[in-house]
Amino acid sequence: MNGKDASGAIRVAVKRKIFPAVGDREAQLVLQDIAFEVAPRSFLVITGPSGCGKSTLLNIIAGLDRDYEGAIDLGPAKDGVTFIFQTPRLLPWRTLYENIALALPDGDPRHAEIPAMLDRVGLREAQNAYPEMLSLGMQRRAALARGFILEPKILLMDEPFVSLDDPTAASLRELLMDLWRRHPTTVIFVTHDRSEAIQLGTRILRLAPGQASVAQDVAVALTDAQRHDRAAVLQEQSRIFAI
Ligand SMILES: Nc1ncnc2c1ncn2[C@@H]1O[C@H](COP(=O)(O)OP(=O)(O)OP(=O)(O)O)[C@@H](O)[C@H]1O
Repeated sequence: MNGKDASGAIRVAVKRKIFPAVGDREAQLVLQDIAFEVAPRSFLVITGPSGCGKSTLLNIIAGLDRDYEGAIDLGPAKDGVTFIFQTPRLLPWRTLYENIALALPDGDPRHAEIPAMLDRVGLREAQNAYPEMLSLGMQRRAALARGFILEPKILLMDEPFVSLDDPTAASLRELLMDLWRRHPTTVIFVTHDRSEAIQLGTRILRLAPGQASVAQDVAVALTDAQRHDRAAVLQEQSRIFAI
């Protein structure tokens, strides 16, 4: 076991993250003494007010930002990390189908699963369309399909449903819950939207504003069925965010 933890948990320990001074702008201490673990196949939502450092923390966990004090241990899942960003990041000169296929190596057997994945996200009929022909909601469905076709062991998501009207965002959350149940994986999801946090997360990590540290780390007590029930979500939201 090499003295390593065999639980498969992700371990995050960020002692300090400072953005250096640029021009007139002073150096900024954004994250301080943040430590937590994420159990395999849990759905952790990181939330907190705008500017508190959620995206900065996610970028550090993803390995996109290495300029910090601390350590991230992704454990045995470290080679299976997928990031879904706010913008869908589809290649405009490729069809929807090709955009998803490009995520996979040539000859990968998962190419055969693309049609079923397109069915699942409701985009089979649009498979030959180019991204500019698709609504933002459809592009985000495509980004989910491209993420899940990779069967990630860790899925990192940064406000993937922001700037959508309420019904479209709601249908994407339903889709994400469905995909996550069919393809269980460890998810770390950033949002400032409390209702979204409660509906999706099995656990909520709240960052305190200003030199963020962890203000609250709490399990969400909702059954799968209750996650589809607006009243139950609101009640749990009041309980958790009143703490
Ligand atoms: N590359 C950067 N250089 C300097 N400062 C930055 C950089 N990226 C972020 N910051 C600052 O760090 C702080 C945290 O930003 P971050 O984007 O992580 O917050 P957030 O909680 O994700 O906000 P939001 O919900 O608005 O996206 C902010 O004050 C931001 O201005």
